[in-house]
Amino acid sequence: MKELAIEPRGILWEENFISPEHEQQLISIFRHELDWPDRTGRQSLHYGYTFDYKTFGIDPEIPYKEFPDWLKPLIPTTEGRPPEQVCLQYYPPGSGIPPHVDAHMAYDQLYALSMGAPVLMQFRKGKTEERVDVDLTPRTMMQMKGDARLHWTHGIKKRKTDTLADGSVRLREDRWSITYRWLREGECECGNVELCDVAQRRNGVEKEKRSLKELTEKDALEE
Ligand SMILES: O=C(O)CCC(=O)C(=O)O
Ligand SMILES: [Fe+2]
Repeated sequence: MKELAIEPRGILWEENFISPEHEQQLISIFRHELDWPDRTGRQSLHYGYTFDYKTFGIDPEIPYKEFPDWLKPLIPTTEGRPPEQVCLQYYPPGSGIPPHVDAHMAYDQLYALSMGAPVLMQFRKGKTEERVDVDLTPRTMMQMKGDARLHWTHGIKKRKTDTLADGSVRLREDRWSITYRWLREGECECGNVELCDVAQRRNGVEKEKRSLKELTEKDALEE
């Protein structure tokens, strides 16, 4: 995989991860053979372990879901082990995903494979004005690491068209992506209190401990 020569650093790129014929076969499976949740906007199907948004870990209530046959050849082999979690998402035209960083505590490496129509993904450095659009072209496998993974948010705007760098306007069409996540061994040590759930939790815990200490000291004084 080659790294894109842009800010944020840490976007690795492999075009033609699958052939156009393979992509068409997959899209046909996605359209006709899968049971999608009955909702509008972006839809997701999970394989492997399921993420628990309450604990930021694996949801012990939901059993491991084996990778289906169509997914097996699409699993990256560059991390030394298969990902613990895989998510197939469908984006109807006009849908998107709000800016976010994928949880630091739960996940380490992140990859995403794009299929169907291209779409602009916006990377944003914290809450600053620094924004960079990356065109997610179909059949490309992207890896996010370093700054792109930890210190910039990423998202896809909800809109019907994308305006490209050359000024041309491109209509959104059906898009699918597969995101792959490897669980982190040990805690994230990046220390970014603005974006890292580990740093936030530690900060919160420390604050809480301090206020408890202050309270007990105050109580002791008042006694
Ligand atoms: O659809 C994509 O390419 C990326 C989706 C994403 O950022 C996520 O699921 O966390
Ligand atoms: Fe994400």
